Amino acid sequence: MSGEGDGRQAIRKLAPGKLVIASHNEGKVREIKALLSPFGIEPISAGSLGLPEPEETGTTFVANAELKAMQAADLSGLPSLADDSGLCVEALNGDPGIFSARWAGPGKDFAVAMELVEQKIGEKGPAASRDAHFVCALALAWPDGHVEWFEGRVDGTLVWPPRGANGFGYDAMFLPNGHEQTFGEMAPEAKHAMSHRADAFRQLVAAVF
Ligand SMILES: O=c1nc[nH]c2c1ncn2[C@H]1C[C@H](O)[C@@H](COP(=O)(O)OP(=O)(O)OP(=O)(O)O)O1
Ligand SMILES: [Mg+2]
Repeated sequence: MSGEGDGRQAIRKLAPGKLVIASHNEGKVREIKALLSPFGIEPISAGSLGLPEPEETGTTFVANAELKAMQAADLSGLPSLADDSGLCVEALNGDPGIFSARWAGPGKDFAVAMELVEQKIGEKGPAASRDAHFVCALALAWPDGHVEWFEGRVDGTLVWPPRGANGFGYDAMFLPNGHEQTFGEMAPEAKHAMSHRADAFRQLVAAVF
């Protein structure tokens, strides 16, 4: 990929605060900071720079991540990393998917969003699958317009009622395959070792750092 070499060089030289996290979600910003800290990168969030929250008009996770990263890079003049992510429920044909944030309504109430997911699975009948996966698309946009993207995934099942107060979003109802604690119950480090975001980060780090 042309320009990749420039990106690698440039990211190593980043001074603190010279990478923008193009997200207005505090839970995500916290996780992305934790995932970047081993690399000595101290990013600054779009919110703290006063950047606006763009309308997510894309029809895929990657398209929305690109749109958020490119807007932040354009407005800040700094390399910008965006995350577009969501919960895909098999019985609901992949919903809420890219609409995961929007299912929580203007008040961003995920107790309501989780109730809605549970209700809609219930409407499919008692035999409905409770399988689900999280997707995380990361887009890294450079001020020259160059963009790189990566997509991660983690598979699991949905529990009801929700369990645990760690994490954010739909974490309390997501039980990753092979584990006994939901993302809401496990320590942040445990989630960072196996999440969709961690999977996408591994690819980003391999390609860019
Ligand atoms: O690890 C996760 N654990 C639980 N829930 C999660 C996770 N990752 C994404 N999710 C859900 C909630 C979130 O609100 C939505 C993403 O929607 P998404 O548009 O990408 O993010 P957002 O609007 O919350 O913030 P922003 O666009 O400013 O980055 O999917
Ligand atoms: Mg959003």
